[in-house]
Amino acid sequence: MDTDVIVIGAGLAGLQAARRLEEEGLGVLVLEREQEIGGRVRTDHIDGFLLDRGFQVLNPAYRAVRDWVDLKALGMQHFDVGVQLRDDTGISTLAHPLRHPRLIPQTLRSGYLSPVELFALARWLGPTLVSESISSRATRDTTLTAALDRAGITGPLRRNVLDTFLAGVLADGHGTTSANLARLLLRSFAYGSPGLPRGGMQALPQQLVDRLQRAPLTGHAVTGISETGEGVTVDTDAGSFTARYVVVATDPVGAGELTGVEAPRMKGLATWWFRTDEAPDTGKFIRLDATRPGGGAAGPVLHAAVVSAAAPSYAPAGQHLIEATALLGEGSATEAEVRADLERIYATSTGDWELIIRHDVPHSLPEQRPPLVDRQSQRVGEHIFVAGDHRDTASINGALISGDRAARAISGLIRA
Ligand SMILES: Cc1cc2nc3c(=O)[nH]c(=O)nc-3n(C[C@H](O)[C@H](O)[C@H](O)COP(=O)(O)OP(=O)(O)OC[C@H]3O[C@@H](n4cnc5c(N)ncnc54)[C@H](O)[C@@H]3O)c2cc1C
Repeated sequence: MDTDVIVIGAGLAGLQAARRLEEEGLGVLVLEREQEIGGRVRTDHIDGFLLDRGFQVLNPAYRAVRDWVDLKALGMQHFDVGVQLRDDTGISTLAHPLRHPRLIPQTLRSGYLSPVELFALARWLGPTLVSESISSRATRDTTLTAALDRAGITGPLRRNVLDTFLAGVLADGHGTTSANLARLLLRSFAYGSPGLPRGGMQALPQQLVDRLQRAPLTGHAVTGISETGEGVTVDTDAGSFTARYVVVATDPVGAGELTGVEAPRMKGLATWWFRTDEAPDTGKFIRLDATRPGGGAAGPVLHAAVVSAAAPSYAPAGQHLIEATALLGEGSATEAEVRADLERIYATSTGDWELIIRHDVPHSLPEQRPPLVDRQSQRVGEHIFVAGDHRDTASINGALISGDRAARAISGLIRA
């Protein structure tokens, strides 16, 4: 055998699996198809700007992040917790009352907090705020839309805030995702201040790599796996490797191709990154559009942010970085549509804003419809395990947890 365990894929799931296996004293070889590690958490460096491959944030409230990531070393730069809305009356701010107590009067004046809707929201979300497991293990799950309707969350808070915000977080414009997953993600926003590492989001997987004894072999695409009597043979485009076990921590579609497990449908997001010398003064809030008659975003942009206001390391001194994110898939938005949205959202011309790059990520998140099964079985063969966000929750947290879970299972088998 070349090693104890081969891990296929150097995304968050594969890297956490490798780290746990090494900690358990096992030999590990990570094979990564791309030249760089990180999978869906990658950062481009262009002209002094840090441009994540699709805007995403790291939430310190995620259990896996709390337990396994050195946030201090990442130099987190935080967004304000809440949202700003562009609506017919101007700009409204909805800030987390405990994190931004000075903004409580502004939040109350926003007109979005009717006692009836707030009470309904508290009843719906309350159990998940008290305990993570109540939501994730609930047997009764339904779609987000059905759950919000049933809970009576049907006013402006839903139409102008929750629907648009969650469409961006879940990459789902129809509310068909598991309501339990949505509640888990809202819980993480209630307890954490999301932010960005000083070195860009890719600093997160890089931190995991830096702690490995053996660096991943990059540029090695795995083309097939076959089980032998006492282990597995893994074929790559540059030869074969043998091990006692394999963790297939590729993206969900790749896992389907290599192991035959059913691959979920993937949902896409597109992020436009603009540079400008003069940025709108929004503070560190993410901004949503709520100008459609009847509520919600009038155009394709689900959220926008002056990223460099929250994360100064993302832009060179004297310049600013703005993101705008839309769904990908159902008739992709054009730059002209995105600029029109941004002009409305920020009430300013974008004529001087230069598009640096547009990131289209068709396979951003696996679809997770109800009922949410957040601890899906991982052993798909005598010596083959599957890990990744599609085996847990579609998130950074889920990817890390699934990698760790597969590694613990294998180490238990080897020790038995
Ligand atoms: C635009 C965008 C926004 C997001 N926003 C957030 C957010 O705000 N918060 C959050 O929690 N999550 C967010 N996510 C989701 C999060 O990034 C993912 O859930 C997580 O990174 C998935 O990690 P993974 O290890 O499961 O898979 P991946 O990151 O997909 O890693 C799989 C790895 O396997 C490699 N691979 C595939 N096939 C092979 C092969 N045959 N041989 C060798 N290697 C192979 C790939 O190259 C890749 O490196 C977002 C994702 C995107 C794309």
